[in-house]
Amino acid sequence: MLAKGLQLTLAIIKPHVVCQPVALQDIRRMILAADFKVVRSERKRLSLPDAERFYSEHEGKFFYNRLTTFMTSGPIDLYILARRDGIKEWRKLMGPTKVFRTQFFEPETIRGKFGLSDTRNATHGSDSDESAKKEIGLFFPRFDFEGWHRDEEIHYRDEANLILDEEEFVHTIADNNNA
Ligand SMILES: Nc1ccn([C@@H]2O[C@H](COP(=O)(O)OP(=O)(O)OP(=O)(O)O)[C@@H](O)[C@H]2O)c(=O)n1
Ligand SMILES: Nc1ncnc2c1ncn2[C@@H]1O[C@H](COP(=O)(O)OP(=O)(O)O)[C@@H](O)[C@H]1O
Ligand SMILES: [Mg+2]
Repeated sequence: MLAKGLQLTLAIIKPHVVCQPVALQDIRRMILAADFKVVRSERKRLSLPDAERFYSEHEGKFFYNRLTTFMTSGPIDLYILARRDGIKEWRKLMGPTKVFRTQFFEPETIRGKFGLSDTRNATHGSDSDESAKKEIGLFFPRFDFEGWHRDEEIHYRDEANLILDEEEFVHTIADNNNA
């Protein structure tokens, strides 16, 4: 990938935030202020098999049951985010997994502000290119990952090419030919 290129990541806003409109709005503002572009946005209620598939790497851990149950307890928001160094930058904005340390050491991060516990830690972010591609494929099966990089990535580099739909929380490419 070019040094200037954007990297995609999958962000999830967990159920205890989605049901709190003020908190959700704050997080959306933090996402935009950190210069992420929102390529796709969807609200969804996960089934238990969805949640178990998504968190399969944690199967057998003591928190697996509570995590999958929690993630199906209400709607979640799924965002495909684009930014230079998107995976690392989104995890930086979220803050570390363990909320009680994070509240103390990184109180200005999303998890520092909106996390309630290690399970209910407000957000998810892919941890590598490989998992971003896999996770995006799981929740946005019709999204063409390679096609986006080939045809659309360049437009998402410059805010001036984009229109933000605040209601749907998604950026689309402006049709400048009709301007
Ligand atoms: N066998 C266990 C049980 C708990 N913990 C840690 O202790 C934290 C607090 O545990 P608990 O009180 O059960 O969590 P809750 O406050 O109920 O919150 P949640 O289930 O949402 O994490 C856990 O999240 C986990 O980080 C742990 O390391 N090992
Ligand atoms: N010790 C823990 N106690 C409770 N829940 C946990 C714990 N570790 C991880 N989790 C939950 O599992 C999710 C996935 O864990 P992990 O991939 O290690 O962290 P991250 O979400 O930061 O990538 C976390 O976001 C959190 O909700
Ligand atoms: Mg993880």
